[in-house]
Amino acid sequence: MSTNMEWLRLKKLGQGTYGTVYLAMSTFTEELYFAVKNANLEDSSTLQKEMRIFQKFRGANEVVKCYGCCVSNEGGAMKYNLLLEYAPMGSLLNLMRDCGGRIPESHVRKYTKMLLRGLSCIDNNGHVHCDLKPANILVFPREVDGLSDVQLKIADFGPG
Ligand SMILES: Nc1ncnc2c1ncn2[C@@H]1O[C@H](COP(=O)(O)OP(=O)(O)OP(=O)(O)O)[C@@H](O)[C@H]1O
Repeated sequence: MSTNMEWLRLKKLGQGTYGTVYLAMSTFTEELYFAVKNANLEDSSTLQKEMRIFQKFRGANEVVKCYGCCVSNEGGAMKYNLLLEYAPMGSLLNLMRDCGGRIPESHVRKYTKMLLRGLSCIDNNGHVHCDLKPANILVFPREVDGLSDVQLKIADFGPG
């Protein structure tokens, strides 16, 4: 699958083993911001595999959304781009650090349920996440009954 969309890279969010992640702004989708995992096309087999895995979990609320992929020409260098839902609150690791490693028990219960739902969806689709850790669980803001809350989503499906 490939997606043709106009987008602008804004800043680097981080560096993984298989690609560099950037914040990007879309002029095409209703989601204004998204994350782009970018690698040289010739070194992108892991990202391409990750894209195929993400497709299996479309619609799952506890897995980071993938909007598609595209190839771009950056000054003559062909790049593969995996387009992902942007997590403005970072990862669960950030959240744990922010509260000094002491997440209230009621939150732990809620987060555990979310992660188990995500893992169940992954399992039901015949896949195993081989690198589940706080840094690979992204945090999204949401509202529940008018109160601010968070939604955890599982990310990073390469190369397992
Ligand atoms: N959708 C996203 N929204 C916001 N930040 C993201 C998103 N995806 C990845 N990042 C951030 O980008 C950085 C690199 O992520 P990536 O998943 O490529 O690698 P990693 O998990 O850090 O390392 P590795 O893939 O080597 O295990 C991390 O800091 C991660 O939190």
